Amino acid sequence: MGWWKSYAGDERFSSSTLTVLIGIFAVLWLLWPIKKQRKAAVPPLPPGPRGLPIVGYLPFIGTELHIKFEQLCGLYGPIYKVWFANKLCIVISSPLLVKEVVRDQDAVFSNRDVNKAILAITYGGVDIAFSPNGPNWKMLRKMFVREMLSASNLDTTFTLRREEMKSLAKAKEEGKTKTGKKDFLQVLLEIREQNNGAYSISMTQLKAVLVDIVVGASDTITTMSEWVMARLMKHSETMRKVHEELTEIVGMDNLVEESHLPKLQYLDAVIKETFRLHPPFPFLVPRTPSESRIIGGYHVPKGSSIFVNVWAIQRNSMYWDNPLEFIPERFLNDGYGRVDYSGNNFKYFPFGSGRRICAGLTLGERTLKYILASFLHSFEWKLPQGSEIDVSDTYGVVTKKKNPTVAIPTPRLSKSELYTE
Ligand code: HEM
Repeated sequence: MGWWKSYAGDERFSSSTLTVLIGIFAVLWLLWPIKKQRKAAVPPLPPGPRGLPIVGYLPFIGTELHIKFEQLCGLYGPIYKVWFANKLCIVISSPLLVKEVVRDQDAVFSNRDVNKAILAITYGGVDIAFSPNGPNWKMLRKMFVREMLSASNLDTTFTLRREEMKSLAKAKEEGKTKTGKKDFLQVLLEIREQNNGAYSISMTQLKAVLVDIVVGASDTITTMSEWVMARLMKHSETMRKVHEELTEIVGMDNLVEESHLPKLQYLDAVIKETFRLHPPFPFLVPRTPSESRIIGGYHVPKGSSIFVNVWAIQRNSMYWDNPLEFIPERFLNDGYGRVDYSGNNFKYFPFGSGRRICAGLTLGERTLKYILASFLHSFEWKLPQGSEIDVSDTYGVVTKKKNPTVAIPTPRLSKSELYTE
């Protein structure tokens, strides 16, 4: 108290200090209700599990993120938050809220959440998948979808796919792949050389787009081929129906051509049902809002990471009957409304939705169906004696089978030349 007495004795100090203090109190007193009102106007963050200081919820997520996120959805509802260290992640798991993010507020939620590893792989994020929603992304995407993956380009590149498919079915001599058709690299180089104003791309952008094609196409298509084969070997009656359809549409003395694909409706339903249970990207490719928004009545801050939980939605009994059962027939009638890969049905969107929907959808869908139809038409598939199909999965860049499928093919077609020509 000695210090106070010495100051209080100073008359100049006591009167001026008092005036200042009273002023501060008066301002705070006046501002307090306004602050309270403003606070009330900003809704709270979504609910979510408590984590530890600094690391947040990281120590508790384990390795199977898709299963953990589905469990948390059961506890906290269709929108919740999880802190991974200082990164705020918002997980969305209902069709209604997905629509808000990818349709109603699509422009704000169409940026990707990029980290240093992604920047390194994608030449600084100049590719299609990780470019911010802006002119560079628009130009690359337009070039990719309209020029490279146009219907006519896909038709002309079929010869390349057929060569590859044949080479899988028989021992192929080296150097036989010259078909005279342009592959995607040649198409890209041509577009770059033309430099006609509509698409002006640098060599770095060209390399980044090639990375998108390799990453986007290879793991997704191979993983899905394995899932479909595994499901068919587990469900022998479904396999029988697929073979029956192939026999009828393609015939036992022909190989599958892409022109057969639109007629293979049952196989189509089998593939759709497999995508429902095993979407390769369980949370799509995470997005980040360019400004703070309200979703489902909660505050979703700018820069947070948005996980759209397609895996949980496609397995939820609120939206699907017997959701964990493999029933391709559900896609043959319209009981679930129109269900395709266009991303317009927010109960089913394995290729994503909105303006950032998969840019390689047409190629992915067509190639996957062609590979599967060819494998299934050309061979009978049997499991090695004593083994069983296990359909558990494991989380990764792409969600794969936990244990690989081993199957033994035996030729099925009537003419042996079909395997050797
Ligand atoms: C089984 C096949 C495939 C599946 C299931 C798949 C799935 C997806 C998903 C879920 C997204 C994120 C969509 C979103 O955020 O809404 C995506 C984006 C993308 N995919 Fe695919 N994909 C497949 C095949 C392909 C293929 C064959 C290519 C290229 C040839 C490709 C290229 C891309 C690109 C470039 C993007 C980024 C689009 C953008 O950000 O604008 N994908 N894909």
